Amino acid sequence: MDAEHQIYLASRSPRRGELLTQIGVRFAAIAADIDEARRPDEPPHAYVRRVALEKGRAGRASLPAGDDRPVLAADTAVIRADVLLGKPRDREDAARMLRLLSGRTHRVLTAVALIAGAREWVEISESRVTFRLIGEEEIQRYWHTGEPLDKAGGYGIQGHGALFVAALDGSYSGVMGLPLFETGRLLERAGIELLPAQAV
Ligand SMILES: Cc1cn([C@H]2C[C@H](O)[C@@H](COP(=O)(O)OP(=O)(O)OP(=O)(O)O)O2)c(=O)[nH]c1=O
Repeated sequence: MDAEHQIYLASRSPRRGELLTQIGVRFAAIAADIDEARRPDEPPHAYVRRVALEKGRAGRASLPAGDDRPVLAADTAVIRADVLLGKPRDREDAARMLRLLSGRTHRVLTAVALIAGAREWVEISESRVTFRLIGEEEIQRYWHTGEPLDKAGGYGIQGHGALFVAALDGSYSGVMGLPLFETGRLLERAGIELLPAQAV
């Protein structure tokens, strides 16, 4: 493993890694396999917050003793009229989600957790995304992009899914899975300098 990394990213999501790289963070990705099931009546904010923390704690527990580098983790959910949409189970579930989102506004919540030693911090980014109307044939064609299956709500704003997004009020990186403003604040709190040193 890279001796130079500043933090660990407890995630299998390539998007989260790409976003961290955008702000110059050197990281090593580690697994954080937890049960992501929502508890009965668990409110959306509490749910994403808990899951992000549990991913971070699971990642932290897998590190060798003595490695105290901070661990970052995140969790994203889409909410449409109080219905929480995670990742679709299959093609029909993805189509059901896109029908729910078509022609309407939904919220995207991403919680980001940072665990550094005994300290734990969580921030939540909330965005509002408005979709244009999406026809049934488009829903079927969108499936073949390969985008829906591993994404909350069954779409990716960073891919062909952008064709559906009439408006975004909030954080583009948050919708993609790692809100960089909130992530930067957490990393700075943990003492990680994000802007390059001034040239002399
Ligand atoms: C809405 C939306 C979600 N997504 C992704 C972000 C998340 O990776 C995914 C939601 O699932 P998550 O459970 O948040 O994350 P994950 O299982 O992909 O990765 P990890 O290993 O970190 O647990 O949906 C996009 O990439 N683009 C979008 O526009």
